[in-house]
Amino acid sequence: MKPRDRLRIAAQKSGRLSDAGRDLLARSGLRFRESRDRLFCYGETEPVDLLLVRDDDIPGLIAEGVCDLGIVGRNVLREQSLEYARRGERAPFSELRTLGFGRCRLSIAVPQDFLYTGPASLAGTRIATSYPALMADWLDRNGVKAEVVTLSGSVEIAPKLGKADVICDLVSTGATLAANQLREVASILDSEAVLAGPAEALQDERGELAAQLLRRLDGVLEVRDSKLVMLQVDRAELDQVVQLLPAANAPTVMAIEGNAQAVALQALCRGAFSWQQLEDIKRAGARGLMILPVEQMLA
Ligand SMILES: Nc1ncnc2c1ncn2[C@@H]1O[C@H](COP(=O)(O)OP(=O)(O)OP(=O)(O)O)[C@@H](O)[C@H]1O
Ligand SMILES: O=P(O)(O)OC[C@H]1O[C@H](OP(=O)(O)OP(=O)(O)O)[C@H](O)[C@@H]1O
Ligand SMILES: [Mg+2]
Repeated sequence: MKPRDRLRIAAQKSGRLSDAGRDLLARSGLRFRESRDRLFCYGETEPVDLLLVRDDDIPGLIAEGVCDLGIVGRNVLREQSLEYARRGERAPFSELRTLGFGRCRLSIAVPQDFLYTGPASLAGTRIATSYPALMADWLDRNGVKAEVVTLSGSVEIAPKLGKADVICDLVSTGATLAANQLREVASILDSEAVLAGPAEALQDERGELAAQLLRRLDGVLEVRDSKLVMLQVDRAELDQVVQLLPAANAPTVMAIEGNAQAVALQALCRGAFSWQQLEDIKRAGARGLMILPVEQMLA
């Protein structure tokens, strides 16, 4: 492979990972000039270019050295890793970061009247899936012999068409399964968008560019998952409230002018708050509870 002095990132051209992937790159300070065909976008702010492709092609592009990094679903990356493993080879790409969007699971689903009591119930069945390597691996690990029928799409319709007895496909809300009268019985992989890169560290200038990009990405991911919580609470109830906060560090507790009984509290918290958590915090004595997004953060 010829040395390159610009880094190349592959992302899905159009689909479930496109918008959030582009947004993440933009937040990491990357701006691209859109070309007419929109397949190759020249990086204007950094020597980092973007290639817009089908998601299934991303691991292969990394394997061939055409791209250095890629935003792809773990389901696609693992499937293609397993194809190497089943040939006794080591995959030339790996998962570098989890990106927190495109969450779904790869699940086995059966028709409503299928009696499923565990993996052994699948013995001798035909299983339709677009993920034959992941499916075969799961069957092997569970000691089940079944026929894997590989379909590239519309997997959910396979049982109705008589092409398979059960299916294994991506599920998020479960609406597609319900619409096809299928019932989810086992999940074989939890997936989300990941940043993929070569298994071996990049040589030439690209190594440093990739390391810099990863540092920025880590900052963006940390901020995205952080919230600033502000509230007031009586001193007597302070400990109780603090215990309910998923605070990253010890919260800052401040005096309130003219009110010796209460304090103001400020805490950096990780993850989203559920309504239940908010109710619990309020019930524990918090007043004027505010949850603010964090724009940027410097450690
Ligand atoms: N229902 C879902 N909810 C959340 N994420 C999903 C869902 N379905 C798929 N994904 C994730 O998004 C990725 C891309 O899904 P999409 O349906 O856009 O792919 P595709 O049809 O294979 O697109 P392409 O044209 O690029 O090949 C999947 O590989 C998976 O990681
Ligand atoms: O559990 P749900 O929320 O219904 O999501 C699951 C569906 O989403 C994906 O397909 P998508 O909608 O992306 O269409 P595609 O088959 O054309 O890729 C996946 O292949 C399932 O069919
Ligand atoms: Mg695809």
